[in-house]
Amino acid sequence: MSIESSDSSDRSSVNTSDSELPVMINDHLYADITKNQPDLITLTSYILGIVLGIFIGNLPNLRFKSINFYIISLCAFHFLEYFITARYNPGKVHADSFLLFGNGKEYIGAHTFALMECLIEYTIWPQSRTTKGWKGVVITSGIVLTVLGQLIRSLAMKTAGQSFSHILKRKKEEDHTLVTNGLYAYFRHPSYFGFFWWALGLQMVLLNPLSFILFAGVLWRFFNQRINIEEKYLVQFFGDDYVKYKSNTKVWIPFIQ
Ligand SMILES: C[S@@+](CC[C@H](N)C(=O)[O-])C[C@H]1O[C@@H](n2cnc3c(N)ncnc32)[C@H](O)[C@@H]1O
Repeated sequence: MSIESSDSSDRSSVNTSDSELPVMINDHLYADITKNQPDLITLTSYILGIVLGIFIGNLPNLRFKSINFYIISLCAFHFLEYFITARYNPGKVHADSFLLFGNGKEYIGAHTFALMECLIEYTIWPQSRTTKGWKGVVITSGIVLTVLGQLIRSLAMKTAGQSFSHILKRKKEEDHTLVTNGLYAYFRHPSYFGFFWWALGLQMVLLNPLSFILFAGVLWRFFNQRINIEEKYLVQFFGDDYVKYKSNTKVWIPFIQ
């Protein structure tokens, strides 16, 4: 279930020439329009906004509102991935920054599975999705995890700025500096931490036992492998500075050192 590619292709070279993109004008870096086709970007944002509006709009009419919260969170997540990149890292923004295109069948399959689990169990046994008692506590905890996970993910992307890239970098670029401030002082991989708990929080909101286990296993494996590879390159790029940073910080995803 890949949310972020580890493709080594380079989409992010920043230059200041007038004839190539992205371009710097009056000290402001503008995104490469050839990778951010306005029709595709506006249409994607419009559709995300409409779906979000529909699911917010019919919240008052429903007894079990968790599916609405799930879809609203998905729309907000994909919008924010593009928006935060465009705002704080315009040299690397790309239509793929929505993390909607080319995410793989596994990503779509996992969310479809989660929604189906909830709908099927609710249809067969409506009481399984009550919001009373301990189930209410699980749903509330899930909402808190989802919101905090999203905030941590977005804040990490803002803090890392031009050092953040959805594509794992295998070559050091000129504008890539080691980030150790803000959330990075407390978490070694805050955007992965945020995404991990955001996704598990959503399964708690749906009261989905199977999907919770599925998401926890698949995401843990994905981030464990990803962090291992990412850190090998970060040691190559920043040497002892990264080794020292690593020894002073934790990932805070269970069982990932
Ligand atoms: C999707 S970003 C994720 C960043 C970080 N792993 C996180 O979870 O917040 C991946 C890119 O961030 C870069 N990166 C990761 N940690 C970094 C740090 N502390 N300082 C600078 N670059 C970092 C890696 O080189 C990689 O190309």
